[in-house]
Amino acid sequence: MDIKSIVLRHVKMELLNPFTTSVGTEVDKDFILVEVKSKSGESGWAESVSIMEPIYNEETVKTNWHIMSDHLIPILFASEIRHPDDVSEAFRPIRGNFNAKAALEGAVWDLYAREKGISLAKALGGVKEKIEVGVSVGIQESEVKMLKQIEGYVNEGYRRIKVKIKPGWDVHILKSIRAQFPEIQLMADANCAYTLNDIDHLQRMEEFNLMMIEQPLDHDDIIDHAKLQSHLKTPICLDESIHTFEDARKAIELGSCRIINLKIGRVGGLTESRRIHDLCEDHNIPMWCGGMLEAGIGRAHNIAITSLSNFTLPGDTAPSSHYWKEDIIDPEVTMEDGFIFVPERPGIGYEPNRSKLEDVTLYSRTYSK
Ligand SMILES: O=C(O)CCC(=O)c1ccccc1C(=O)O
Ligand SMILES: [Mg+2]
Repeated sequence: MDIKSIVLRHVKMELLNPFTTSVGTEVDKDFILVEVKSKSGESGWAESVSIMEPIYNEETVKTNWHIMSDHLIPILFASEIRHPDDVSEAFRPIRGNFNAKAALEGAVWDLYAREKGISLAKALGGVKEKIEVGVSVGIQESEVKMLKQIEGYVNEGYRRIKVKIKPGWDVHILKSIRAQFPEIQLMADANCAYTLNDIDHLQRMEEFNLMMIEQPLDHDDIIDHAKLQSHLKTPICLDESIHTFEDARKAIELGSCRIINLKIGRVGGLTESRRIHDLCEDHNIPMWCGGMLEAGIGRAHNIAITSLSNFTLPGDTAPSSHYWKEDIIDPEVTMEDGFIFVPERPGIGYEPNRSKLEDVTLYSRTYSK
């Protein structure tokens, strides 16, 4: 692959609705968009999932910009890249910074697929024509408002509802959701809001027939989660705690979870995502693709990875119109009957709209080899 230059853009887009979790509220979405240009004239694209505050993980838009500019891009320019798998190998000496690595690696994957004339899904070994879609419901001002929202989502066709929970916004809201929607596929995401002192409290959620409880304990823990899982019939799903293939292997071995939420950015890219996918498939650990409120390009990457066979549960991959008045890709991501069709067009299968991109770019910088 002949990489000629890389463009980083700091993009800012307004979310249609603020999104609240146990750790904070996101109103706008700031992110870095990566464009990797090759001598052939083709471009590959990816988004970093980092936000402005280090509250989901330790990375931010600014740390990403620094790590990409000062470390990862020089490594990429100095390495011979025959296949996108070579990118994560080249980045191996740099510790952590997985969102930053994933954004550059993802853009190289898109470029690779486009140059081959195949879809990214196909390049990754995807097998599904369409993927099942769920929706993540943030913490609301009132229970009534939340129930109204869920009713709307159920009518739109979403195939599972995930609600954010935290102490004080958990058992009672799950109870009222179940009273109104006894049959829906329902799960809860705590974003690390509990400790092992809450075992009794978490056991009170067992009666609501949840598909899983996502990341109840600390962001880097797999030991206490194993202890908690032994006290819960409801499967634990890990999100924040799984950064690498090795984390996934150890979590499975310890029994820290029975389901894994995969986020491409969190694990450093598509190559690592594929390794984790294969590991989970071998160990009968179902997976689904998480979301980080991505704009269209990041969303397209999520759709591509979800086309792999072991993504057997609906993901947080809602369509563009759930997040944005206007997305930055053509066509936008749409949902039909609770499914998104995996595009067969080359690369991510959606074209970045350069004029819309101009409108939302705060600044950009081009790096040339
Ligand atoms: O992309 C979405 O629809 C929201 C997914 C979501 O719940 C989320 C969004 C931002 C940060 C963390 C999480 C999470 O899954 O924990
Ligand atoms: Mg989560």
